[in-house]
Formats: sequence, structure tokens, C-alpha cells
Amino acid sequence: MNKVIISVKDLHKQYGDFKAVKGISFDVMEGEIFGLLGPNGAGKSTTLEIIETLRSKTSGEVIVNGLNLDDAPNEIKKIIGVQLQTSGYYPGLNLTELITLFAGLYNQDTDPLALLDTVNLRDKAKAKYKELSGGQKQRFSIATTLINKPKIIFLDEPTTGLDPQARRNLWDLIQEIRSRGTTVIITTHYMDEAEVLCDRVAIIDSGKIISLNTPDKLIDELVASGFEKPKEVKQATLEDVFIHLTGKALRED
Ligand SMILES: Nc1ncnc2c1ncn2[C@@H]1O[C@H](COP(=O)(O)OP(=O)(O)OP(=O)(O)O)[C@@H](O)[C@H]1O
Repeated sequence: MNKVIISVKDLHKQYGDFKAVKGISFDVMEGEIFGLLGPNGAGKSTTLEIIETLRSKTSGEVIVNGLNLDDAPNEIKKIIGVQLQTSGYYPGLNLTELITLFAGLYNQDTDPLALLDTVNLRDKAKAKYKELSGGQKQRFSIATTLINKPKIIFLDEPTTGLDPQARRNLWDLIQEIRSRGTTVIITTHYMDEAEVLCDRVAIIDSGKIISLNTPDKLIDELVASGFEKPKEVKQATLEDVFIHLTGKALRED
């Protein structure tokens, strides 16, 4: 994991007079799960969408797998997979038909059932997207990002609104995708999720990166600065109780 696959240098984005991204620089290494964290409006989606070639930048340099965004946006599109926050799919088609449709658009020879297997949705092959639960919808939309066998996938808040079982199930899926060599960039508001999943995180606030490191190092730095939790940490959380009582298995089926 030592080759830089995404390099962002001094990225700026201005909407009219408003500066949403103010000189962001970071590298993502091949094969890592990299997290962009930050409060609402910090500039995470803007940054991601610029790298995804979906939004123009005001200035700065973005290189993806050796390709400069200014020169080769269409080449970049071919090697990335993008999960959008709200996905719309043709309502009348079932999952197999949707995958066949996307595969045709990407000019890929894809086995829909094998792909549905990777996201644990084979038994929903004949179901329509609107008939899926929240977790199943997220898994399906991640499956669609994999159709063009991308080197990098971008996941924008993939577990928002899911129950604890579905979130953990999605964490396993994301780790599995990474273990096959795919680089993953993820935004999330859940710090427990970032701590479990991400090799490194960048914390963005008001359009600037204010910290970037592994979750462990960031925690160590805070502790070394004299930070102490106001009360004793409990041995378990309410979420641990919930999972202990209801199990890890998905409940959505
Ligand atoms: N098309 C646009 N025109 C004007 N301002 C915009 C536009 N898109 C985003 N912004 C502003 O830029 C800032 C950054 O937005 P962005 O969506 O990148 O934040 P974010 O960190 O992804 O937030 P969230 O966590 O809420 O998704 C916000 O203040 C937002 O209102």
C-alpha cells in the first residue's frame, strides 16, 4: 500500500462569492480505505464530486491513477465507481435487469447473479429496487459501482439511516471490496464507522483539512495533549446491548 492513487493539491472551489473548498491537499494510497470526515457543509461532497469528474474545480491539481483531471476526465471515469447519495433506478426493472442495463452502458460482460452474490442479494434477483429495504438498497447501489471493475470506489455516506446490523454488514462488504484490491474513499458522519473502517481519515472543516492521520494516531495525539473524558468510559455501549440481544444477522429479509 505505498503507491499514491489519488493526489489532490491545493484544491479550491468557489460557488459565486462563497468559498466552499479552500486549498485542500491530500494523497490516497492504492488499496486503502480513506475517510473524509466533517460537519455538514464542510466541503466533503464538493471535494469528492470534483475528483469524480462530476463538478468543476476553481483551481488546484487532481491526479487519479496518473491521469490529470484537466486532461483526461473521461479516462478517469472509466476506472472509478461512484455511489451517489440518492440513487434513482428505473422503477419497472428488477435487479438482474438493472445490472444487465448498467453493464450494457459500461460495455461490460457482467454476470448479474455473481455480482448480486458479492453484495448478498442473490435471493432478490427478481425484486424491483423499490421493494428493497434501506440496507439492501445501499448494497445494490454499491454493486452497481462495481460493474466497470473500478480501481477506486467513492461512497458518500453509505450507511446513513441503516440499523446496526445493516451497518455492520455494509462494513464487512466494504472491507471485502478493499481486500480484493479496490481503493475506497468514503464520507461518513459516524465516527465509530470511520474508526473501524478507515486506514486514514482527513477531517475537513469550513473547506480546509484540519487533521489527517490514522484514527489511532489522531486519538493518541488528543490523549497526549492532555484530553480526558469527563466520565469513566463504560465497558459496553447501548449499541453493544442491542447487538447482543438482537444478533448480528440482517433483519431486513
Ligand atoms: N451548487 C452549489 N451552489 C452554491 N453553494 C453550494 C453548492 N453546492 C454546495 N454548496 C455549498 O458549499 C458548502 C459545502 O457543501 P458540501 O455539499 O460539499 O458539504 P458536505 O461537507 O458534503 O456536507 P454534508 O455533510 O451536509 O453532505 C455548503 O455550504 C453548501 O451550501
